[in-house]
Formats: sequence, structure tokens, C-alpha cells
Amino acid sequence: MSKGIYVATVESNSGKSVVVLGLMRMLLGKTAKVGYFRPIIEDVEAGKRDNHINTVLSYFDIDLNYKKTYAYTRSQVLELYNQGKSGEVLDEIIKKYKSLEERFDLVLVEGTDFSHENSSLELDINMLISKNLGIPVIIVVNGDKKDNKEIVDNVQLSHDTFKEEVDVLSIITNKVEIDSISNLKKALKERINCGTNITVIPKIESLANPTLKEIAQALDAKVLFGKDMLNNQVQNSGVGAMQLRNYITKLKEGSLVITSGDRADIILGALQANISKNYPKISGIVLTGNLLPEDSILKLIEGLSSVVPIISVNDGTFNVTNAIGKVKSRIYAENTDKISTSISTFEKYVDTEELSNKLITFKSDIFTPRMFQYNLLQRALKEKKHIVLPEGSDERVLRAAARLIDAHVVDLTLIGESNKIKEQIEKFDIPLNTKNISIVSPQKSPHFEDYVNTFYELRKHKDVNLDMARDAMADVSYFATMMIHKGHADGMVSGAIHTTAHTLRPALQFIKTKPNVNIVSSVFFMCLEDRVSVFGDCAINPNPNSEQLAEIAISSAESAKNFGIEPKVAMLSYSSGSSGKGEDVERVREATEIVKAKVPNLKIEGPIQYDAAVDMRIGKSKLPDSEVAGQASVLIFPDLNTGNNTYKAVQRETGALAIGPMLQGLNKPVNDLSRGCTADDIYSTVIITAIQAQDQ
Ligand SMILES: CC(C)(COP(=O)(O)OP(=O)(O)OC[C@H]1O[C@@H](n2cnc3c(N)ncnc32)[C@H](O)[C@@H]1OP(=O)(O)O)[C@@H](O)C(=O)NCCC(=O)NCCS
Ligand SMILES: CC(=O)OP(=O)(O)O
Repeated sequence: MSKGIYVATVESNSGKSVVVLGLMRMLLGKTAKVGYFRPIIEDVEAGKRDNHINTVLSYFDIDLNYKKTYAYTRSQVLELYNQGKSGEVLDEIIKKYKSLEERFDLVLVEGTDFSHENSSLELDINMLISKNLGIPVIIVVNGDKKDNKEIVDNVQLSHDTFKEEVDVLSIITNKVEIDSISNLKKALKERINCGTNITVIPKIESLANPTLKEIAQALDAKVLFGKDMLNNQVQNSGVGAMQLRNYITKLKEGSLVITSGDRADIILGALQANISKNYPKISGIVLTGNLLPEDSILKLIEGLSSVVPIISVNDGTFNVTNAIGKVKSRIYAENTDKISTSISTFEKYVDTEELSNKLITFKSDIFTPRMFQYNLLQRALKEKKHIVLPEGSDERVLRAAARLIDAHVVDLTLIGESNKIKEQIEKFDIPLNTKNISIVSPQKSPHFEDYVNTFYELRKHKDVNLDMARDAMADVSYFATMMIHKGHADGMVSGAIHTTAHTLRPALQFIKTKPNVNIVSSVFFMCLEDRVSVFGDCAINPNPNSEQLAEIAISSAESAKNFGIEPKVAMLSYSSGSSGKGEDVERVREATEIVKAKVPNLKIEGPIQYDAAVDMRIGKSKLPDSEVAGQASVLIFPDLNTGNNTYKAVQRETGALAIGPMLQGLNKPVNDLSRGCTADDIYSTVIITAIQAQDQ
């Protein structure tokens, strides 16, 4: 079941609030703990609150602090986007949403209002957010003032656009003229064959009408009478310029009378008509031109037992009439009539049973790199681990260290000379306070002699003598690895300067493999644009035989699972099925059979080519019966030449973040980096290492 649901629209005034209010009622009927979140709100004046949030929180009495219900205002987002910080926007939105997800059984998320220009950016942002929250979307399409063809086109376009990126639970076409509903339903059925449930809600006049309060606010009016009746709905308006005897015949139910402030005849006549059983009830009176009735008239009105709201504005009648025509109807917390009409409308037209069933059975396959990184950080934060970084004076290592310390995610020891490290921090202006980290120089460490002796004891059967052990422990990789062995740190990350062989050899020599593991291998978590793929082995075993390849596949599938990725393993080769022949293909085929025999439940396909593994269309054409082809999440390369260069090609050509190589099979976590790594790669690899250390 999904923990959240996203209500999105593609244009302004779609009547999204009706859907939000109706959905909120529906969800509260299923579970008591429903949260509400708006990733981006409109800009609000200081001291004021977003109207949508206010309405939902107060009407449904949701126990939620206002500040927790949104992440950014519209201008904050635009500013951050202009500074190239769109990733940070997304991270903060995910963080805020996830904290609600933890507190509530379900979270209703309301997208932006599309009340400004640049709607294509807004559409992209809404899709990006819903995708990264991993929740299904309900799209609200505005049917107001559109003919059926236009509505069907809009539904089709909205569906196709969203479906590319996210799971669309339902499309609700709102504000449709009641007379055209049955034809519209027919046209939708004929044109749109998407399997997505499409609902049509008619235009409800009482929801479309603005209240006196909205009109008074839009005109910056002064309320003279009837302050407590400002929720009156304005169903139509007319200018009282003619003689009273003619004007009152024009009044209709809910009319707003617009007249000059000195037309006492119209004002009093309209008030009388309102209480006469022979005339309709009016909604209010607007006095224009900054003219107020004389005191005697005001006194007369004050003494009446029943009035309607009377508001006064500065502008002339013509401008005011135009401005009133443009006022949009909104739903306020105090306007409980509109709220209950919204809810009853939703319940009448939407099949809530079907919708909640869809929500209950919903399962998303989407796992974006941002979600992956968010989950990693949250896991690492659960228990702080101590990580050692042997390349302490490298600029990238120091930048990553600054971020890690700032996030309070790990404790760090940097290996190196204290002066040199401080010099580098100053030179590159890195926001890292050395008081918050440990700095250890191997030969000055009080543990140095103990480490030398321990290494000697561990490796003397390999002809290592004490001098050799002393030389080894002077090396940062050996020293840091010994810290792990001794339990003086929980994990190590290195390789930004040193080669893989240099980084790993100490671990292979004395951290050793776990019981039942024959070879240490590695995976990269490749953060592609819309998914995270696991690539193995791209770092350690140059020419694995079929047994070793099978072990790499099994370990990589376990690593994927441990980090929240459902393993669907592709054993890569230049052949898909029996399309190609050769010794190397046979080795991959054999490895696949070994895995199938050892882990029968694992989804695995091999031999298979990369295109058939990741592209659904090609996968279906090359291996139509495969449950992995087209959707592989774990890609096992046949040898290191292929694996190492493929990960580098993907990383360099797509800009993907490559986290790793993360080693699998060692007794304690030691992880490598590429010498071409960035500070971001180091940051994420340290977090992965901390999680591995927690799992020890
Ligand atoms: C991993 C690698 C460094 C180990 O090779 P090596 O240094 O020649 O290793 P050795 O043969 O000296 O073995 C050292 C120890 O490691 C162990 N070892 C080597 N490879 C291992 C593996 N994949 N898994 C488990 N243990 C391994 C050996 O059994 C040996 O143990 P011992 O000394 O207690 O008997 C080597 O395979 C290598 O260079 N791989 C390619 C790395 C690379 O360049 N990658 C590309 C960039 S990421
Ligand atoms: C992992 C890897 O390929 O490392 P490097 O680029 O340092 O050789």
C-alpha cells in the first residue's frame, strides 16, 4: 500500500481543493492518522498562512505544526533553482515528506496551484516531486469553459505526460457543464484507453461563486455592515444605476448590488427587497466611488433587524464591476458550507471504494537516486559509526568530511599530518572544524608499535618480519585497515589517491573474507537519472571463472537487497540466450546455472546483453519470456575489463553518481574509491560504509 497520494493539476483553477477535501474525508474514513503536505506553497504575507493548509488542518482538526506541512514558498524555490540548487530543493522536500510519513499512516500531498506563468517548469517540478516521493498521482483536469474535445485532449496529454514518469492512480475532470457530462464520458471512453480510472465532476455553481469576503479582499473594501455574513456567496452581480422601481425587478437570487454610495434609494430598496417574500434574497451591496450614505441613512440601516453585508470601495462603478467579474472563488477554513459541498460533491461523483482499493493495492517500482540517497542517510543516522579516511589531506576527502560532520552522520578519523591537513582546509576554504574530527599520523600514534606487532603475528607465515611490518604500518592504507581490525574504527574508505590494489591488499591480507565466502568482490551503486542500478564486479576480480562469477552475482544481489533495491540479476555477455557462441558466453551460462541451483528464488537471466537487460522493448524482443530482461537492477559483468570500463563510461557520459566500489564478502567494511572520484562520491561511499558497519 502506498503511504502517500499526490494531487496534481496542470493548470490554474482546476478545482483541486474539491478533490483534496474529498480525498481527505475518504482517507480519514480508512485510518485515523492522515497527514497533509504541500511541497511548495504560494508566497504568503508575513504572519499569514497558506490558505489550503489552514483549511485542511482546521476543518479536519489535524494535529500537525504548520511549519511541517510545507517545504518552500514559490519564490524560495525559484531562487534556489536560479542558483542551480534544484537537487537541494528535492532533498529538503523528501526529508519533510518522509518525516510525515513516519508519523502518519497516510499522507495527502497537494501539488502547486499553477497560478503563475512558467507552467511547464511547474509541471516538471510536480512530476519530479511525486516521482521522488514514490507515491501515486491523481491528476485534476480543469473542464471549465472547455468543449468536450478540448477536455479529452487535455486528459490525454496530462495522462501521457505524467505516465512517463509516475504512477497515475486516477484522473478527475472537474467543473464540467452538467449537460455535457454524458457525451464527455462517451468521448473519454472512445479516445482514452489507458486503464486509468477517469472521473467527471460537474461544475457546482455554489463552489464556483466567490463570497463577499473574497470580493471585499480583492477590492480592498471597507466592511460597513454584516461582518458576520461575509461568507454569503455571490451568484451574480448587477449595477444599480437605473430607478429603483426598475432595478428591483432585475434582482436575482444571490445578486450582488453594485451602486454608488450616494444612491440611498437603491441601497434601502435592495435591503427591503431582501426581506420581502416577493423578491429574491440578495448576497450583499457594494458602494462605489468612496461615497458613503448620509448619516441619517446609515442610522436607518443600523436600526434594521436584518441586513446583508455592505462594503465600500474607492474605485468607480465601471472598474469595480470588472474587478468583481475576475474574483476567483476559493475555499476558506471558515466557509464550512463550501467545504461540505466539496466533500459531498466528491463523494457523489468519485467511486471512493475503487479509489481506496487502488491505493491499498498500489506498489511502486520507482526508486529514484534521491530516494536512495535519502534512505542511505536516514539509515546511517540511526547509529553513528566511526570511519577512517587514510587520505586525510586530499581536497575532495576534506570536502566530503565537512559535509559528513555537518550532517552528524559519522565520526571521522583522518590519517595524515595535522599541519598539512589544517593547511589544506585553509587553502581550499573548507568549512571543517578540526575540533570535530580526529587526526592521526601513523608513526606518532600511541598504537603504532602494537599495530606493527599485530601485523607481524598475522603475516609472519607469509615471511613478513618486524621490519617489514613496521614499513607496512607506516603506510596509511595498512595503518587504517589495522584500525578496523583492532576495532579502533568501524570502517575505512580510501582510493581517492591510491590504486585499488594498494587500498585493498591490507584488507585481503588480514581482514579476510567472511565464513562461506571465497572471494571478495565489489559493486557500484550507479545513480542514473531515474533509477539506481547495481554494477558488479567493476573493481577487483580480473578474470573470474564461472564459480567466481556466480559468487559475485549472489553477493551483488544480496548487496542490492540490503540497500533497498529488488534484485533482478542480468549476467552480461555478448549473447542474449543462444544468439552468440563462444567460451566466454559458456562461462556466463554456467555461472547463471550455478546461481539458479544455489539460490532458486533469485530472479536471474544469463547470458544477456546490456541493451536487452535494461530496455523493455529490446528485452521483450530478444528474450520475450524472461522476468529480468528489460528490468534488470543488478548487472554482472563477465570480467574486469568490461565492468570497470562500462561503469566509467556510464558515469562519464551520463553524469551519474557512482557510489563505491563497495566491497562485499569482507569481515569488516573497507571500501575503495576511484582516483577520479568527486567529494559527492566520497560522501556517499562513507555513508554506505557506515551502514555496512551497522550491519556487522
Ligand atoms: C585485488 C587484488 C589487488 C589482489 O591481488 P594481489 O595483490 O595480487 O593479491 P595477492 O595474490 O598478493 O593476494 C593477497 C591476499 O589477498 C587474497 N586475495 C586476492 N584476491 C582476493 C579476492 N578477490 N578475494 C579474497 N581474497 C583475495 C589472497 O588470497 C591473498 O591472501 P594471503 O596473502 O593471505 O594468501 C588484485 O586482484 C587486483 O589488482 N585486482 C584488480 C584491481 C584493479 O586494478 N581494479 C581496477 C580499478 S578499481
Ligand atoms: C575503481 C577504479 O576504477 O579505481 P581507479 O579509477 O582509481 O582505477
